[in-house]
Amino acid sequence: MKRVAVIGCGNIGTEIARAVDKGVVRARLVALYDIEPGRCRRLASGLERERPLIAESLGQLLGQRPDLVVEAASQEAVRQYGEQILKRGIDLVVLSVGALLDSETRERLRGAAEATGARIHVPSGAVAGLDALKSMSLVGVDRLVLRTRKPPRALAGAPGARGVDLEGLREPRLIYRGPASEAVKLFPANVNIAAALALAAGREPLVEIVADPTVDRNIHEVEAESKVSRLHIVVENVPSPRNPRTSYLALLSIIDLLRSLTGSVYIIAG
Ligand SMILES: NC(=O)C1=CN([C@@H]2O[C@H](COP(=O)(O)OP(=O)(O)OC[C@H]3O[C@@H](n4cnc5c(N)ncnc54)[C@H](O)[C@@H]3O)[C@@H](O)[C@H]2O)C=CC1
Ligand SMILES: O=C([O-])CC(=O)C(=O)O
Repeated sequence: MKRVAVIGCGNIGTEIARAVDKGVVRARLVALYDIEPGRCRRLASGLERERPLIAESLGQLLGQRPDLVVEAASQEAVRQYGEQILKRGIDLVVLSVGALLDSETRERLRGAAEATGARIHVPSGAVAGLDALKSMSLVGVDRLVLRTRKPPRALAGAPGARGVDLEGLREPRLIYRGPASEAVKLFPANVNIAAALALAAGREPLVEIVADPTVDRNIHEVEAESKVSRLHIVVENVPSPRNPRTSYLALLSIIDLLRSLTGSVYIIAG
């Protein structure tokens, strides 16, 4: 069985660990790391099958010889640890995908991956259509737009929502319109999908974010145009049970990606 290590013992890290513990992802969870070690201890205490090492550093985590490291922490964590992991030839699943829109970070990670043959994996998250966008990118995507509509509570705490009275909103309000690379800085926990779309399409989407008190789902609308296809996809996601910021589908897409990477799924949609 593949050996998996997780950086970040918050909402998503916990869901991943549980999925391994329950056998939904057939792998061994060998190490956890978080800048707040108490979170790893809490997570590990709820596991039944195997107690992973609670690492005190990235070095200690890598000492457990993982085949795959999952970053479920922050864009900063991708910048801090990504290169070291890939340089060891270990595959990296990046959830804080926004970090990869910074060209310096992306090129550094690409260089490390190319040097060792390790791969960087990105989940499709809360959207659909990355497969078609990747294909369209071969002839060039001429236009790409992401319109995200979330209930105000899903946007609370984002730097880009500072100064907006989210609780007092009575009707939909556009709170951001601009390039994806800026959107992922202002809404780091809300539009990783904008980065995933950018990586698939080979160009940044124009991103619009609407805080909408009239909806109870996270709604993402993608429009793309190329000379071969016009794509229009709307995904209406229920929030995940423990975290309204993250769509349930995003969580499932991460678990599904891990199932594919650990070999327990034999049909992989490209
Ligand atoms: N790709 C996707 O579809 C999605 C990605 N995400 C992203 O995944 C990441 C994790 O999300 P959540 O679990 O909801 O966040 P969370 O805030 O619940 O947990 C993050 C954990 O990582 C730890 N952490 C942060 N920076 C660290 C560092 N430099 N080194 C070690 N540990 C560090 C924190 O202490 C915290 O325990 C976020 O960046 C979020 O934006 C979230 C939803 C969907
Ligand atoms: O889960 C969602 O609706 C999208 C999200 O938070 C992200 O991509 O960061």
